[in-house]
Amino acid sequence: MIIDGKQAAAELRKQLSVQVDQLQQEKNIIPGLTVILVGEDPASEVYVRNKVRQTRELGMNSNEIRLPADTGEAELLARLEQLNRDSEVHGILVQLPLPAHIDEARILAAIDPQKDVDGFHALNSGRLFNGSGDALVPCTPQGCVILAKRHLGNDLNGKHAVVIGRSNIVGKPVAILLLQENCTVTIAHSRTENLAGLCRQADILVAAVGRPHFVRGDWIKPGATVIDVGINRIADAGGKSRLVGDVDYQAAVEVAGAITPVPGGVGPMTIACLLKNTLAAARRYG
Ligand SMILES: Nc1nc2c(c(=O)[nH]1)N[C@@H](CN(C=O)c1ccc(C(=O)N[C@@H](CCC(=O)O)C(=O)O)cc1)CN2
Repeated sequence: MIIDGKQAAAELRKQLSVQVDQLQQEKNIIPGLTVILVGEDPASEVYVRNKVRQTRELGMNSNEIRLPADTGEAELLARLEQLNRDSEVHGILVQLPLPAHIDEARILAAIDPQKDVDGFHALNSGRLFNGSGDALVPCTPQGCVILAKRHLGNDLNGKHAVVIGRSNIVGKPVAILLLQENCTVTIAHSRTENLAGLCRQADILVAAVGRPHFVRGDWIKPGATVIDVGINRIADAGGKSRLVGDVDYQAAVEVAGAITPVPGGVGPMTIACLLKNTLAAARRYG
């Protein structure tokens, strides 16, 4: 079975659109998201365009700030300070990656945690870690769990989840979210010994390593749910570029009980969950 992330994202957006209308009618609040893009990375431009379009389609306000690649850290920090003070802005997102001369951690720390719709600020990571319930949770991990639950009848209780990847943006937060769903979670990475054997024990396998086709078909337990977070652009035999995941899809689809495709799996859920976070920020703090 193929887990259709495009369909799941469309359904989530439909629910959010009703809630956006309600918030406006009941509290006269229109959620507002500002996205900052520094430089001209072509993939980032596509993601930002999609974020802005989908925000507007939901009836929320959307603002895009484009800055040249040589923008200094001080200039970016000043922009964030302004946005932090702007009561019409409920969500602030700085598109990653940033140019190398900018300290990413310093920038992410300067976003007001109440407006941190990416959920990357240490206060939101800490709240997620503590299970305090009021965290703004990173979007891709949220999307992974929604898709796994969608396939497994909303119940992940007792499943063994193996997460390959230990980034602050995907690996660690998705592991915490799975733990909150009562999974038994193992976090693995490229240096884990006998990684293939470990993956073969997984009922739910989340691949977030950033390496094309890293997970082979024979690493997958028959019937497992496979969530592929990878978005890798590779050249095919004819020299044309195409998008592939971290999992060898053709082999894995024969063994898995269900799998997310790339494209059309976790990616679309990332943006839908960003809209969800923007609405949540406006509701809580607007
Ligand atoms: N500030 C952030 N930066 C980045 C994030 C993030 O969550 N916050 N994640 C990624 C990029 N990203 C969102 O920003 C993102 C990546 C992919 C998709 C998506 O829908 N992908 C499609 C394929 C699109 C294509 O053809 O390229 C899919 O998988 O179907 C959405 C959002 C890094 N930066």
